[in-house]
Parts: sequence; structure tokens; C-alpha cells
Amino acid sequence: MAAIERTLVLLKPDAVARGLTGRLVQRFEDVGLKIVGIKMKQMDADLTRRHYFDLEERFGKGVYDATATYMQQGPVVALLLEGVEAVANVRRMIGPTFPGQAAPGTIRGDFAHMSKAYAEATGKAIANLVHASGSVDEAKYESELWFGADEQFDYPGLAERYVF
Ligand SMILES: Nc1ncnc2c1ncn2[C@@H]1O[C@H](COP(=O)(O)OP(=O)(O)OP(=O)(O)O)[C@@H](O)[C@H]1O
Repeated sequence: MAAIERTLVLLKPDAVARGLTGRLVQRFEDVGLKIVGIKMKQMDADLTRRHYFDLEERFGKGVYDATATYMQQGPVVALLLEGVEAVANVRRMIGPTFPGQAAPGTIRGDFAHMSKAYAEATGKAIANLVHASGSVDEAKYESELWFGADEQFDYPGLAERYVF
């Protein structure tokens, strides 16, 4: 049976600074995903480490440090979104990690264009506007990291009223 899931989305500092918050939230609402948690937050070293706990192991200290600098350069907007297969659907809407490879119609393809080669040549993090949980397990971990139980909401009867 197809599952109704929750997934964690971060509008990264470049998205917030560029004034894209409203447009990006709108794209998620437009497809019928529901906001069940929302907040603005300045990430610190501890939260960055806990959020990207495996990034250094996967890509090395250089990528981790560049990403930490990028994620802490200004506030992020955290969203907890709910919907049918929300984890995979939101990843599909965002597009691949490197905006230079992201098709038009995806968030990264429509609002960014940085390539992997440019990031690696300059030592910058990939400025790709949005993070979204990569799996259901990751979504559970990240939801608990970002939102306390009293910050996650239910809409009574929501599932019955979904517009797909
Ligand atoms: N080769 C790289 N050079 C620069 N930055 C990188 C590189 N690989 C990853 N990053 C940064 O680390 C983040 C996490 O990488 P990951 O492979 O988890 O991609 P993702 O799942 O698409 O992104 P995110 O976790 O932010 O949603 C990327 O979004 C990017 O900002």
C-alpha cells in the first residue's frame, strides 16, 4: 500500500537570502503536500554535524567544511512536509545534487545552475538551494532532529481530504 510519509526539507541560506522562500514553499503546496511543521533557524556547528553526520566520511573534510560554511552563512527555513510517498516525491521535485545536471522543472534546475566542476575547482559547496531527506529512515532521523513533538502537527481527517 502506498504510504503517507513525512519528509524534512531545508530551504538553504542561499534560497532564503535570494527571497525564494515563498515561491519554493508554494511549489510544495501546489502539488498537495501539507506543511505539518515550519521554522526558521540559524544552524550552528553542532546542528550541522548532526544533520550532515556522514558527509565527511562520504566526501572528505574539504567538502564537509565547505558545506558547513555554506549552511551557516545565514538562516534556513525548515519544513516538515506530509503526503503520499513524500520522501521520493520531494526528491523528484528538487532534482539531482548538482544544479548543472538538474532538468528544468525541478527546483534546482529552475533556480540554480552551479556545476560539480565549478564547486570542485573553487572549493565551494554546491549551492543547490534545498535539502530533502533521502530515505524514509533519514526522514525519521531528520524530523526528530529538527522538530520537537510539540512542533509537529496533524490535520484531523487530512488523509481523507487530500487532493492528488
Ligand atoms: N563534490 C562536492 N563538492 C561540493 N559540495 C558538495 C559535494 N558533494 C556534496 N556537497 C554538498 O553536500 C551536500 C550533501 O551532499 P549529498 O550527497 O547528501 O547530496 P544531496 O542529498 O542532494 O544534498 P542534501 O543532503 O543537501 O539534500 C550537497 O547538497 C552539497 O551542498
